[in-house]
Formats: sequence, structure tokens, C-alpha cells
Amino acid sequence: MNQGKVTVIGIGLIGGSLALCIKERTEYTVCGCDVSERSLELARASGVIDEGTTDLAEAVKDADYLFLAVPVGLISRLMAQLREMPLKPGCIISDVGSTKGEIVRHGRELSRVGVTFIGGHPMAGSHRSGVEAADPLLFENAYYILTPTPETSLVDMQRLSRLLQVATRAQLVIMDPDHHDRVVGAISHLPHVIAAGLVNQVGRYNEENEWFHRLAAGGFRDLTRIAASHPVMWRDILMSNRHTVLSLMDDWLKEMQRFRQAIEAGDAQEVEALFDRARRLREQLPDRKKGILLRPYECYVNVPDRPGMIGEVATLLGKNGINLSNIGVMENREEEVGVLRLSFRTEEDLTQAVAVLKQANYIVIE
Ligand SMILES: NC(=O)C1=CN([C@@H]2O[C@H](COP(=O)(O)OP(=O)(O)OC[C@H]3O[C@@H](n4cnc5c(N)ncnc54)[C@H](O)[C@@H]3O)[C@@H](O)[C@H]2O)C=CC1
Ligand SMILES: O=C(O)C(=O)Cc1ccc(O)cc1
Repeated sequence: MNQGKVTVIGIGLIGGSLALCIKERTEYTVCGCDVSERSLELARASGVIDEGTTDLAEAVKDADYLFLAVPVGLISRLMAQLREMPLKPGCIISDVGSTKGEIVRHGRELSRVGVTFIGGHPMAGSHRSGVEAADPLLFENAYYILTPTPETSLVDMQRLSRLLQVATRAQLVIMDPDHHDRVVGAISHLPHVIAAGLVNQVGRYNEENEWFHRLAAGGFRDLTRIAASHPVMWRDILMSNRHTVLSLMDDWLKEMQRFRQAIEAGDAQEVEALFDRARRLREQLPDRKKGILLRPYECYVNVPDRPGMIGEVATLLGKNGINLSNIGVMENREEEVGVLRLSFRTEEDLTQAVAVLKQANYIVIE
């Protein structure tokens, strides 16, 4: 039975992979929209989409879901165009952009014309681009972040979560958009700047003497792998998240100063301590493969079906220092009540969460 129509705008690496997931694992008709005729032709020929068009108005007509998978610098402009177009009532719009604060702020304007926008960011990708690199397994078990606002209705979150869960098999996580930008800024955006800076620095030395590149082996290659990423994509990401990245860069310079001062002072003990701390922290990084096999610690919370409930629960736990690893929206059991499934990495987090939620008068089922 045909479930309706999903339109993906921007059939590149991420849009193409998402289109493939939806086509392979659901009964939606998948329409692709791209400025490149060649990409659409390739996508059609390789079964990534059912139909394709370069005409935005035609692509979005009658769509139940729209996914914006174009470069970050174009997402807000695309949303402004969509505001002027007739969209199907109840249509849910989401995006896959690597930054969320600025995009979600523009998305709020879409809500004013009666359409729901929920920001999204699949945390999986590669340095490749284009529909040629599309892969239906790209998002499997990866984190897929959704950034609803206090106005987002539980029913809309449920609809989007259900589609993404089935199609991508990713682990959905809910986050505040600005918090997303700080976390992803620290673990992805700043590292891209550092990697590019290091490669450029050594590149300059190499112009004088080619041994710099010849000897660049293991460590240098590992650390700078991400410097091979797409320059235009990373330009857009840094421009969109510039305030957060600037503050992260200031902290990075302080971190470098710590090393610099210890080395300058000949303080061998301090140099060793800095490396020792880094080694211990590195060892504590979660092993994603192992994490996936572990059954998460879960509980279920009844919440009234009104906008902002997901954010309220997530904020309550965050304020109490409890780390949520996943939050899922379940089917409505009664008309007025929705159910959230909360997952935690440790038993301690689960126990604390249950206590905090019960104290705030939520009905919690373990
Ligand atoms: N590449 C990665 O590793 C990841 C990228 N993202 C995000 O996904 C989005 C897309 O990135 P990729 O798929 O890597 O890029 P891509 O370059 O592979 O694909 C972008 C596609 O958008 C099309 N496009 C450009 N302007 C358009 C317009 N005005 N209308 C319709 N189509 C248009 C291009 O022709 C291209 O096919 C970006 O916002 C990026 O931040 C998110 C997670 C990972
Ligand atoms: O881990 C990284 O930084 C990557 O290179 C892959 C990637 C790139 C961009 C994203 O928005 C999410 C993941």
C-alpha cells in the first residue's frame, strides 16, 4: 500500500542515502529534486529515487515529508522559497544540515505559515560527495539528532521519528539546537579547522624542503584525515556556526598555551601530566561498536500530548546532570497521552532519571 510521497531536495551523498533508505524500507514514493539534471538522471537510473525534477514547486507538491539535503549555506534560502509555495497541509519539513541553531531559527518562520519544521542531523558521512557515493547503510546505528523546539507537537515528532527510525535504522537523539552546535562544534567543526591548519602549516614548510611530506606518516595522516573534506561544505558549516566555533577556538588556543608554557618552562612533569590526562580521556571515549551491542537502560514516561513536552523532559534530565543517550516517541496509547522511551548508557543514569521524573510527578514505567 502506498503510504504517500517523500521529497528529498538535494540528491547528493546524504540526500541520496536518505532517499535510498526510504525507498528500500518504506512504501513511500520518493521524489528527488536537484539543480543538477545529471545527478537526478543518475539517481533515477540507480534506483535511488522513483521520480526526479529540477522544478522545486512540482517536487514539493502533495509531499507528506520534505527533507532539505542541500549545503548548509542554502538551507535557509530554500526555506524562504518554501514559505511562498503551496504545501500539503500537515507536511513535515526536516533537514540534514551539519549545524542547527541558525537553521532552526529560520525554520520557526515556516511554522508561521502552518508547516512543521523539525531540524535534523545524521551524524554519519564521509569526505565523498554526490549521489554516486549514496549508501543505504550509511546511517545504520549512527546517531541521528533531531532538534524540536518548544512549539513542536508530539504527534509531528512521532511521525518524523517513526519514518526515520524505520528508514535509517539510526539511533535518534533529541537535543536543543544551540547545544547541538556546541557539542558538534567541539567534536567535528573545530577538529576540521585544526586538521586543515596543521596540513597548511606543514605544507608551507614542505615548499622549502620536501622531506616534510615524505616523512609524514602514521600520526600525521591519522590526525589530518578530515582535512581532505569538501572545502565548500566546511566553509558553509563554519560560517553558520561561527560564534560557537570562535569560542571553541579561544579555548583551543588556551589549551595550546598550557602546552607551550610547560614546554617553555622545561616543566617535564607538567608536559607528562598533560599527555597522561589526554591518554586516559582518549581511552574513556565510548567504543561505538560495543555500545551498539549493549542493551540500553530504558524507561517509559507518559506525557500529555502538547508541544514542548519532549524538550521539558530532556531539559529536566539535563539540569540534573543526567545523560540521555536516546529519546524515542512511541504510539499514542490514549488520545491525550503520549509515551516517550528514554534510553541511558548506565544503570546509574536510569535510576537517577526515574527518581527525578517521579519527583516531578511524571508517570514512569520501568
Ligand atoms: N557529507 C557529510 O559527511 C555530511 C553532510 N551533512 C549535511 O548534508 C548536506 C548535504 O551534504 P552532502 O550530501 O555531503 O553534499 P553533496 O554535495 O553530496 O550533495 C548536495 C546536493 O545538493 C544539490 N543542490 C545544491 N544546490 C541545490 C538547490 N538549490 N536545490 C536543489 N539541489 C541543490 C547538489 O547538486 C548536490 O547534488 C549538507 O547540509 C551537509 O552539511 C550531514 C551529515 C554528514
Ligand atoms: O566525523 C566527521 O567529522 C566527519 O567527517 C563525518 C561528518 C561530517 C559532517 C557531519 O555533519 C557529520 C559527520
